[in-house]
Amino acid sequence: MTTVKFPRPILKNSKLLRSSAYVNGKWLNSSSNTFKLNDPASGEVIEELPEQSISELDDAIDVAYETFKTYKYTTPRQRATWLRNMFNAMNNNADDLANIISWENGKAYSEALGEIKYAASYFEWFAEEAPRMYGTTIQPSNPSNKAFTMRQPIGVCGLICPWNFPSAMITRKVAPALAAGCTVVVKPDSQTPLSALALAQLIEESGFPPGVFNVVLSSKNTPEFGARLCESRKVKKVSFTGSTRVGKLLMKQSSSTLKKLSLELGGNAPFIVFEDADLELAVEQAVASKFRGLGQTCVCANRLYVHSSIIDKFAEMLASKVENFVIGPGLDKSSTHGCLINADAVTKVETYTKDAIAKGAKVVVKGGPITKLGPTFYAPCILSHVPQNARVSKEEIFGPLCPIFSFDTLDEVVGYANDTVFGLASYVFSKNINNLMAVSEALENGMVSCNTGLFSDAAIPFGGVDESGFGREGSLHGIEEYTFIKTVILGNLPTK
Ligand SMILES: NC(=O)c1ccc[n+]([C@@H]2O[C@H](COP(=O)([O-])OP(=O)(O)OC[C@H]3O[C@@H](n4cnc5c(N)ncnc54)[C@H](O)[C@@H]3O)[C@@H](O)[C@H]2O)c1
Ligand SMILES: O=CCCC(=O)O
Repeated sequence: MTTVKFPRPILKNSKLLRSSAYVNGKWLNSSSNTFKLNDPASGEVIEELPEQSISELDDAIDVAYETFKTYKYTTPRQRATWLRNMFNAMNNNADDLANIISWENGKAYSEALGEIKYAASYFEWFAEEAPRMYGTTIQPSNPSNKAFTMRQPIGVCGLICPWNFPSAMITRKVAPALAAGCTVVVKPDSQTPLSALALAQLIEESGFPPGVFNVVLSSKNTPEFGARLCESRKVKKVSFTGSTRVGKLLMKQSSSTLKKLSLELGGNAPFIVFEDADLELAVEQAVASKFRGLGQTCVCANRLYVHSSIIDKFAEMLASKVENFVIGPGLDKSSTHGCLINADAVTKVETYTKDAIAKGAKVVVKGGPITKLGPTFYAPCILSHVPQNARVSKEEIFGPLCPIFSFDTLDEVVGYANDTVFGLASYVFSKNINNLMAVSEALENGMVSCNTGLFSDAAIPFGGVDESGFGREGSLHGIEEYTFIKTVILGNLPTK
């Protein structure tokens, strides 16, 4: 099989490359079973890591449970200092951390570096939010009573994270949890565990007490790990980012403990371009949104709806941009785009492409597998005049296929956009503020991005509705997910 071999990255800080679980401030390597981690670009084995058992997961939960008893009493100002240290540590080690992401995930180094800046920004943001967990004061109906509320940390949090942002999807959960005073057990995806372990090293250097941040490792035992995190009485919250299928399973498993949940699940983002849009801007932003991570983000444009009067021009302009992509190993700094995560992802994109073409879509850019680079490399495919009955109108592609549909009226396109079980992100391009407002209100999504294809930021509430899940990450609301409101009533006070 052909693959392009690229040298293993040499890290400046070799302590960041770890292959053990991390619990109670210790690196654990006692498991007799292991799993292999492969470089998605070359298929070569990067590392062999411990396949931990359920009893090892229980140990990690116990550690987080015991540590919570003291960590919750640390002051918000102290936690803010540790969080700020972590933000600085990530930035100081950004090159190494980005190399680790490119190596295990396959995304281009420039994107990986962007991810590290984004991931670190959650620590900065929540360092600032930690001291601002305000409560309220309330006058109950009985005049001799007074009441107030306080926000308290919920306890041990089980954080189950995906491979597509091996660092940012972890920090977006960890930073608010630690800011609130919770302790965490992180379960990274077995395809990208190294970024989580590098974060553990930096957490330690940032001054957090041992036992606050723990990383458990497993590949084939993952479903059992998920069930245990949901069913354990010591775990008070599970936050999950991943597919809707697994999110539904975790919700079912959580019913026995009525666990507090945040579910950041799949998307099917519509990208709507009205006839009055700035066409150059819309094309540029469509490229940025659709092909970020080679199409492997939950907020990637999944379906482009372009007004019938401009669809052919739009498709032609998009095609000319895509021709400039340099697809190659993520670690090769000249690559603009890397590879897909595994061979299944390639098959999925091909299946959707064939389905749309069989139903009448027009091929604008053929794209397809780049076998001379390896089995996970895929050139972008652009299809236009895709019929509404193509599977891509309803299902998440998660790859570099860009289907363009035609529409004529605002009501028609809103109908298409909402005709899905998902409700994560959406995009609207128009110079008419009335269009932007009308469509923003009508779209059934957690996030509507107007005239920009890239909106992710620690400052904004990120999350979905419907089968894209619930809960918000980032922003002032992100910390709420890791707290509960306690109401204190002072009764029988003297009244005038
Ligand atoms: N909404 C968001 O913020 C967001 C962000 C990133 C990815 N996603 C979604 O994630 C999906 C892509 O990731 P994926 O295909 O790896 O998702 P996935 O659901 O297969 O895996 C996500 C995580 O869950 C773990 N997992 C798998 N089966 C499990 C089980 N039975 N119990 C517990 N954990 C289990 C995996 O090991 C991984 O760590 C897409 O649908 C994408 O839209 C959503
Ligand atoms: O893949 C989903 C997360 C993407 C983002 O945070 O921008």
